[in-house]
Amino acid sequence: MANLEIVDVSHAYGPKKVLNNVNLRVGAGQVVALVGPSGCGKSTLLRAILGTHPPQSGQVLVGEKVVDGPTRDVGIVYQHYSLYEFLTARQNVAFGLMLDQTSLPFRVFNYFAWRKLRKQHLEQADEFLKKVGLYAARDQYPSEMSGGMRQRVAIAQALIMQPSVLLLDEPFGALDEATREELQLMLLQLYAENVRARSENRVPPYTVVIVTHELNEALFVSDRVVGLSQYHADGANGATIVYDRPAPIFTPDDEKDLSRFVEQKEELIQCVFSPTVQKDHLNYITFWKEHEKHPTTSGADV
Ligand SMILES: Nc1ncnc2c1ncn2[C@@H]1O[C@H](COP(=O)(O)OP(=O)(O)OP(=O)(O)O)[C@@H](O)[C@H]1O
Repeated sequence: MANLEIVDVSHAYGPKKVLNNVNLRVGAGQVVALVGPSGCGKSTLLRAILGTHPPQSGQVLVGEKVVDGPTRDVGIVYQHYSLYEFLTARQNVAFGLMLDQTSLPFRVFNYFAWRKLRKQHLEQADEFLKKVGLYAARDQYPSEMSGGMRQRVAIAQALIMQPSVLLLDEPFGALDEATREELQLMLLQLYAENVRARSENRVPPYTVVIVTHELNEALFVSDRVVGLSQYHADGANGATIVYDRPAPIFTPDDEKDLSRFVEQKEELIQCVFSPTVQKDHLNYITFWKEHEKHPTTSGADV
């Protein structure tokens, strides 16, 4: 079963066609980087997955359910963190669970049961703060944290809801380079958890779609790179997927094969960003074919 399936999705704003027949299937445990020229429709696609702006035609399915509005099955983290300033890191992370699992009448009429559940939620929040490397700062308020720390809390806040798909929309775009690298490594730690789960025949816990303008980042943190572009035809019909290939998978301690990295970056630029280069894009939408031949080169479970 695919965690996310996008079927023939098209969208226009008035006369402006933005997405044209986008199809994509993402398996459990994949980390997919979505790249494309500015304004090509990446955010429009994310909003369709999130359910806030359903597409004009086609369907988005998450865990086999058609998305027709926002649900807890899809989480999102934006570039600018949206933490509650009056809550500590662990309270921020636990907040969604508290709202989701305890209604106001429950809190009023089952006070002691609610206190017990609240303690469990805070303990769960601690676990997720450990995953993003921020356990030591669990009692700090957002105003006492750096941008990178806040973004780690935002990611833990999304992960604790155990969404089928986590969307990251330029999550590190506002951070300095060194902090950005630290957060990329944190994502790789999460990916390593997927790898471990798979080796133990468990369902990998994190399925992620990350939108980034940084091609190095796209190749570094993902196991699959998807390129959206208007360039495939004359552009008048909107953007579609013109590139879909496995990315080099670097788990945190792996030695990096930089030659493959550089080669793929060049390929990506030519296919997705270079309007002067004529490419037969079908030759670059090969993820599932490559996966069938070498199932170990990517982390899809479908
Ligand atoms: N609500 C809207 N009404 C009209 N046009 C819109 C609306 N939202 C987006 N657009 C237009 O649709 C196109 C795609 O926008 P979108 O934000 O999805 O692209 P993007 O790839 O995410 O861009 P960027 O990389 O710059 O963030 C752009 O030309 C944008 O101006």
